[in-house]
Amino acid sequence: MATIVGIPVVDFSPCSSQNSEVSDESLKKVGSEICKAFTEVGFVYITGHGIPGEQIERFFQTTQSFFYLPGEVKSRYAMRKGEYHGFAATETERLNPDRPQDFKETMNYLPGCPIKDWPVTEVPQFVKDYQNFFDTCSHLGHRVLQSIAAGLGLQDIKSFQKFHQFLGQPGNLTALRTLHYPPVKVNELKEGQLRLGEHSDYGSITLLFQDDVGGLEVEGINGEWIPATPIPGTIIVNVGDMLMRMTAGKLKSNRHKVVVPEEEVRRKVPRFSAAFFMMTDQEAVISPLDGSTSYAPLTMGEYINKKFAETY
Ligand SMILES: O=C(O)CCC(=O)C(=O)O
Ligand SMILES: [Fe+2]
Repeated sequence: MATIVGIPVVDFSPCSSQNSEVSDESLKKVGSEICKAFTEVGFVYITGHGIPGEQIERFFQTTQSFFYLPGEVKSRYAMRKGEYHGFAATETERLNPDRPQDFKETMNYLPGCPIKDWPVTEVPQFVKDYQNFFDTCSHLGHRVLQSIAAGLGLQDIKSFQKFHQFLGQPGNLTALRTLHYPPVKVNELKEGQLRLGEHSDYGSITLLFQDDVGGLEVEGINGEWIPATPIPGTIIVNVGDMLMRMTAGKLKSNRHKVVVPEEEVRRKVPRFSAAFFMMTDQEAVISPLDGSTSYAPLTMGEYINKKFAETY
């Protein structure tokens, strides 16, 4: 297992989503490496994941076509109060409630929403590309959850999948979120403002795709910030709060943030990323699988409501 700047790189190819079947042995081998990283930094890069580079590239192109639309067009697709899908403009969300709003804009895709809620007039391939990417991520995400169960030595490799029965349907808020971090001009930022404030992810795991710009940093055990430098061809996988609770804190849901580059030339470059947030089912009660009482029982629904109230 190679390590780059503190976040390990794991070869996922024995469990690639291209393989229709995977052996318990492969799941255990890959899963043990992932779990080792997850007990420390909570983040890994995976290679050999099986998602074709062309599909990722196409998805990022479609995403750029949307974000480069005029602001008044994008705002027609804005996320409405009480809903979880749609567009959020620059400086409307605050992932760290102690900081100014994040200098980023986002689009949250969930399957099954009315077609009029998506920019299909302006970006005709939007729903097809987003839904395909959602399905691809969901397939890989289930594989990763199986490997984690095997890596932890759980008897049932479906231990975590049982909490994701409604993924992609009502009753589960798993989302594909794209992020655009616009160029930053001199003196444009408020005191303490970041591209994305410190936070941990809410669900079970996140699959994160980033371009080559950089700026993502992960908090290490001693409070130091470790850059998650882009590595071409890899996907970042990280632990969310629900997986931490299910594993009684063994797997760590580390805080992370996106900083603005120091150098003027790099601040002028926009950054794009995409996050597939695997959420447990809204009504499923999550508590440590080992029966311990280190984390009180909680549903994803209760937790998301609390987090959204802090963010908007
Ligand atoms: O843009 C990134 O690299 C990180 C995104 C992220 O952490 C999030 O949306 O939760
Ligand atoms: Fe995050």
